[in-house]
Amino acid sequence: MNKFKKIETGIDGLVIIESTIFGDSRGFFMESYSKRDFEEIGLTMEFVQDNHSKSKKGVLRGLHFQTKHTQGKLVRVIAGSVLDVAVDLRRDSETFGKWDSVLLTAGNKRMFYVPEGFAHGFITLEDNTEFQYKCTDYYAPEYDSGIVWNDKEVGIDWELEKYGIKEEELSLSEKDMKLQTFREFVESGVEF
Ligand SMILES: Cc1cn([C@H]2C[C@H](O)[C@@H](COP(=O)(O)OP(=O)(O)O[C@H]3O[C@H](C)C(=O)[C@H](O)[C@H]3O)O2)c(=O)[nH]c1=O
Repeated sequence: MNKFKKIETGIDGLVIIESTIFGDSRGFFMESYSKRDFEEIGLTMEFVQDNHSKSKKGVLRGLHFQTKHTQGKLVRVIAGSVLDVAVDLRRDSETFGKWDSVLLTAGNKRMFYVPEGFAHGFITLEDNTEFQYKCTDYYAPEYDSGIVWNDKEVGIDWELEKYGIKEEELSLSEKDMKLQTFREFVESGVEF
């Protein structure tokens, strides 16, 4: 029996994945990845690098992508909670420039697969949030790029008010504060 369920979003390739949770008096057990079971539900990507970050509440990391060695990412939260966001940057996609988001928490144990060709980021909704993800290619800092989190044209709803986060209290890296706009990305001609 396949322990994973794939839930389509409105964007081709961007999917939510739920695993079977085995709870008992000790706690719970889940498989967070299975090459065999993933292939059975059409997820045939190969992962080569696992990442793990921890953030306080109100940290926004993103929106990132690599212009070469583009990374598909299987992301999940193992402590705390995030609103996870992906933006379709595949120029031949009918949802080019469109975004979607999903609430990932240690409680809901949901996973999100963000394919290659997307910008990815998240905002943490509580302190001590730990974020783990598998990548389909290696970190290549020389190709590190992104688009700015609050790009007006993309228009992501980060739901700050809903989660009691004030924009002026957001914590971003210097790098992320200076990322290009979506329009600058479009005009750059960068393709994956
Ligand atoms: C991403 C990465 C970073 N690093 C080093 C480089 C820096 O010295 C340090 C922090 O890197 P950075 O500030 O880019 O980390 P994040 O802001 O969490 O970046 C990530 O944030 C969003 C959510 C993403 O989707 C990407 O995976 C990634 O860009 O870790 C590595 O050594 N390997 C890596 O794969």
